[in-house]
Amino acid sequence: MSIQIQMLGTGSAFAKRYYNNNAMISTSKQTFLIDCGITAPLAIHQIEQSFNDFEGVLVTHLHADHIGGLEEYAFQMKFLHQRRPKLFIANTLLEPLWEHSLKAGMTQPGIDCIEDVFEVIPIIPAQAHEITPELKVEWMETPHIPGKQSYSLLINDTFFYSADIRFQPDLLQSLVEQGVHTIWHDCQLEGEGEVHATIKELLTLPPSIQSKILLMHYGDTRPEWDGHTGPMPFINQHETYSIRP
Ligand SMILES: Nc1ccn([C@@H]2O[C@@H]3COP(=O)(O)O[C@H]3[C@H]2O)c(=O)n1
Ligand SMILES: [Zn+2]
Ligand SMILES: [Zn+2]
Repeated sequence: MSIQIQMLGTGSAFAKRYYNNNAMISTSKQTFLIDCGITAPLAIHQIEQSFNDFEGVLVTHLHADHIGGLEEYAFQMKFLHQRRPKLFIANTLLEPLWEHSLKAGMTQPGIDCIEDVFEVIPIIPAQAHEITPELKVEWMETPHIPGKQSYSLLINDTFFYSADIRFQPDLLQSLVEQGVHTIWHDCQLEGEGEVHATIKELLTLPPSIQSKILLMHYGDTRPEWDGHTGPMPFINQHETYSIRP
């Protein structure tokens, strides 16, 4: 059974056309969110799904376009569905997520800590974790904002889903050498790549790597870039992609 992945949104943090870059990843039995940003609750509603359709969420890092929807997710699950969804998060990000993001809005009688609303599965980075028998994920620390931890996801050893990541040609080369056949990469269309890889940078990669890359987390000017990204296609919001083993 192949893994299916569908983006709730494919936009950058400031994009308005494409929603936040958040995904739904499905095995034969369960669906998980990858990140849950500010626009995730509306995006889920618009495709006539519910937070209750998901087993849990895999978190890459703590920017609001990746975690800004977690408060609503947790409240909806507690008050509408009476269930704690699974929260897979690097152990280094757990305390900051609660203390610096969720605590102010969520503390109330019956909610004193993050475990009151999520079934927390702390992840040790750089180790493979069996999320389900069909889904093995390694959280790989990758550079984004200096001094802030961020984790890309290596899925079933062959599919790399970048969190937000600066241009890392050596990492991409070594992933391909290790057998990664598909790379979903965030990108920045205009300007310098301070915290994301730019299209200009990605176009300097060898063709053997570019041919494995699909682009996500892009700005609202995407239509101007169609046909200007070499062999790297843009991933489309809502389209279902099968990830081969
Ligand atoms: N040095 C920085 C830091 C952040 N940013 C923008 O803020 C956004 C936060 O979410 P993101 O998706 O990581 O994208 C970041 C940049 O757009 C930026 O443009 N320059
Ligand atoms: Zn982002
Ligand atoms: Zn980010």
